[in-house]
Parts: sequence; structure tokens; C-alpha cells
Amino acid sequence: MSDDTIAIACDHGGLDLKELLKKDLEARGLSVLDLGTNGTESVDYPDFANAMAETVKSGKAARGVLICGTGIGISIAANRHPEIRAALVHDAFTARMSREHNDANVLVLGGRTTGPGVAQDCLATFLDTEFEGGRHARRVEKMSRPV
Ligand SMILES: O=C(CO)[C@H](O)[C@H](O)COP(=O)(O)O
Repeated sequence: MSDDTIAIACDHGGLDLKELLKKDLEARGLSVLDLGTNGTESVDYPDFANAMAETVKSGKAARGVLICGTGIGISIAANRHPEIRAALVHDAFTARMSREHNDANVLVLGGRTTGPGVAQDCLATFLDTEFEGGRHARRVEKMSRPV
């Protein structure tokens, strides 16, 4: 598992934001695994959420970023995989909480709902914030159990 590798994927509603955030990731010296989509044609967000889940499960990347129009569908799809804790965030506060309290391993953003500057803040906060553990570890462990 490489902490220096981060996967990123989107549907057509998140393409512009993906390209912007890729540059931020590369500027940090991270190795970026781009799982698509790479064009403006209409695609189905569950396909990209599933590709992200497989990438994280296989250890090719420890963390990921997913983007669709609102972030809602792609987070629902990603969270069907027990290994994924995908957090749809809207600002730096929710991005920070997603790491400190939820140990999120996938950041989710809406390309049609979150502006580029706020999205860049969310990404930076997600990358720079550690999981707090403690009482939160107990809750994360409960979320990992089969239902
Ligand atoms: O946000 C999304 C899912 O939550 C999708 O990006 C959105 O539903 C795509 O819509 P359209 O096919 O009309 O571009």
C-alpha cells in the first residue's frame, strides 16, 4: 500500500474539478492514479465508484477522490463496498471531520455544487488531517462490521 499514491475518478459532472484537483495532488508530489472519466460524454458514476473501490481494496492506492455532479450518487455507490468510507463534504470543516472522526479514505465532492476554491481547500484539509482514534475508532470499527 502506497501512501504516496492517490486515486481519482469522476463522471462527466466532475470532469473539470478532477482535472483541477489532479494538478494540486501532483504539486504535492503525490503519484496520481486517474481512473477516468476523461471525456465529456455521459457516463455512469457507479462504474467509477466501483473502480475506486477495487483500487483501494487492492492496495494500489490508500486514498481516493471521487466526483460526480452532486457527489451524492458516487458516494452512495462507493459506500456499498465495506472497505470504503467515502465522505461527501462541502467545506473545510466537513473535510476535517471526515478524517478526524470518520477516518474517511475517499473524499467525495460535487462538481456542480462545490466551487473550485472550496474544493481545493477540502482536498488539502482531507490530505493533511489525521484520524483522531479514541472513541471514534470504536465507531469506525462498528461501521466495518457486516450488517
Ligand atoms: O450527480 C450525479 C449523481 O449523484 C450525476 O453526476 C448526475 O446524476 C448526472 O446527471 P446527468 O446525466 O443529467 O448529467
